[in-house]
Amino acid sequence: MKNFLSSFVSHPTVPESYIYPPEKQPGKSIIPTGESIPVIDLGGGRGDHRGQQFTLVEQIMRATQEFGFFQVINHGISVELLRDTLAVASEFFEMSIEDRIQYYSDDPKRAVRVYTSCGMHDRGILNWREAMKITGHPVEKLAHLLPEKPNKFRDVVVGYSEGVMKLAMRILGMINEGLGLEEGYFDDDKLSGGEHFVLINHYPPCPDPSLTLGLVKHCDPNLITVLLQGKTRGLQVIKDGKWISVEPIPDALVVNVGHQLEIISNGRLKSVEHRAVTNSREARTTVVTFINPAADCLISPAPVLVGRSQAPLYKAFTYKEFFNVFHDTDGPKTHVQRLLLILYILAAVLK
Ligand SMILES: O=C(O)CCC(=O)C(=O)O
Ligand SMILES: [Fe+2]
Repeated sequence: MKNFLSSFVSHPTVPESYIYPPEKQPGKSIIPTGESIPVIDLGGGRGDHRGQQFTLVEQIMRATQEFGFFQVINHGISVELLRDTLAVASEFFEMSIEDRIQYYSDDPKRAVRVYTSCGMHDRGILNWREAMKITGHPVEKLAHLLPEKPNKFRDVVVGYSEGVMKLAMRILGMINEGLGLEEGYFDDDKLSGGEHFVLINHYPPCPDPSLTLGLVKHCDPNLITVLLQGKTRGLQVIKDGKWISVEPIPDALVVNVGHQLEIISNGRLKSVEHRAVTNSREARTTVVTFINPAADCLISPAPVLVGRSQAPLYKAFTYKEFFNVFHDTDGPKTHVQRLLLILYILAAVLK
């Protein structure tokens, strides 16, 4: 039987294969304090920032330009649905290995797939994480493939995904306005209607969180990401070269800019590096929705954002071309590596 991470979490020490080199280890002070990412009240209209009043569009633009991340409250998805989603997600990973193993697969093309430890490797070092990845859009069309246990899993995950899709489109609409793009830019089915991913990350308690990572430092390759985390801290984001913690806020959702949105905005919005750290007390479960363009969608800086005074930072390429290179290149993607990667794609495309 596959060696699920949770089958040895009662282990008193961290197995060698999960130990990051010292410079990559989160270390003893793994929960940094300090600056926090903006919290935007989507139900409230204007928000306050250092005594100044800003509209929702302005708040989202500031957050996506300065942090690449923000949290939303009063976002329209019911508290009950959020709590049910986290409950069924963590219950799945608490079930016996026999109940989970039927969904295990090494085939990344499987629409519903459970895997363990792997994911984003850093020189072969394993992540302290188990995951379920659901690939398809809308998730409703995959309902019959989703686990029947826990009881409400299918209905809850389908309902949650519908809610997240509406929310993501609302946020993209505001970004559209903030960037001054032509109306309905993100409504294009190719751009925002690709095969979305719902990723359930489960980080079991770790005997020594200072040595390991739940998820190594990375940027998201997609358009935009919406993340539901419970009460347990773990997500960290780079700001001005330092890690800051994304503090759990009850029933909030975390939103971040993916590479494609950064490219469309010609570098105005930032796709920012982030990672997940573990803790020794309790398991942490997150539900992450990646809004993806279709494979053959041509991505380029939006035409209205480039002109004489603003040269395009990126050339056009299809999402498939980007995604293939992104995943083929081993190791984590730093900002510099990412730019090199894009140049590499351009060289191939322009040949
Ligand atoms: O679980 C988390 O807090 C981070 C997840 C994440 O960054 C991802 O799945 O891409
Ligand atoms: Fe991520």
